[in-house]
Amino acid sequence: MRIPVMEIFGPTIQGEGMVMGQKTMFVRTAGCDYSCSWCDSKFTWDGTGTSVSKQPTEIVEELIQTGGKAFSHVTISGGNPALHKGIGELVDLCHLQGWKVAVETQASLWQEWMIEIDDITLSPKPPSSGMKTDVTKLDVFIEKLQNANVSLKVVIFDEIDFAYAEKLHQRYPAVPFFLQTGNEDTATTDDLQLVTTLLHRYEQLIDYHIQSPIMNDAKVLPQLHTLVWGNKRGV
Ligand SMILES: C[S@@+](CC[C@H](N)C(=O)[O-])C[C@H]1O[C@@H](n2cnc3c(N)ncnc32)[C@H](O)[C@@H]1O
Ligand SMILES: Nc1nc2[nH]cc(C(=O)O)c2c(=O)[nH]1
Ligand code: SF4
Ligand SMILES: [Mg+2]
Repeated sequence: MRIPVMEIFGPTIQGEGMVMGQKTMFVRTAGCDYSCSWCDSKFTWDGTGTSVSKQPTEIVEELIQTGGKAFSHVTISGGNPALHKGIGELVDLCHLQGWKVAVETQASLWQEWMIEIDDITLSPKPPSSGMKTDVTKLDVFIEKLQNANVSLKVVIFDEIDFAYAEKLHQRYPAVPFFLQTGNEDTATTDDLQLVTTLLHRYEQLIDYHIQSPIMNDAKVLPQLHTLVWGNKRGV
């Protein structure tokens, strides 16, 4: 089953969440059922980007062509990869190659192939995104993935977002929880200014984290790739 692919790139490092620093290839799929105000990958769903429909076998070939032998991990992101049933076949093919597979999703749509993912990051969206979380849906995800290597990652822009994250962490105390700095200027090419702003926001997020008795077991991280490469695409 074909998958609409926006970009295939790497090897690079996973810049976010529970496997930060892991060398990985990326497969970015097209389309999203959300439209977050601050989405840093809007080109996957706002009509400004072009996707190519590919068979899972073609994607594996392209991964090998692009990354050679210098990788053993593939991250599937988007958009929302959960829109595409064909990813199940891609995951199986990656596993046959001996690669581990990670997925990034907002946990709005379930697919059975999620059970097979080695590192699955659920990233429910805080109020600043303009999206609303259906926690009963999230409950089902957490239940179905209870034996998987799953984590929750919430992007924080303000105190209201932080309070939202606290509620979620209290609801799922056993799930590794990551707070992530929000990037408010996803278009600038002024890397020096961007890094300064992002580090300030990270410091602010650390302050919230430190003061919260609810977040004692959560981890607070920046987006490492934006600190290294700014808003550049394909890294
Ligand atoms: C582009 S999304 C694609 C996967 C999926 N749609 C999701 O949101 O989880 C990948 C990750 O980037 C995060 N993200 C998107 N825009 C961001 C921004 N402006 N600042 C920080 N993180 C952002 C999302 O919250 C998500 O965790
Ligand atoms: N290096 C790097 N790490 C990432 N982690 C999550 C990403 C994403 O856009 O989903 C991403 C990305 O685009 N690049
Ligand atoms: S859910 Fe993810 S890809 Fe979709 S709009 Fe939000 S951040 Fe962007
Ligand atoms: Mg990104």
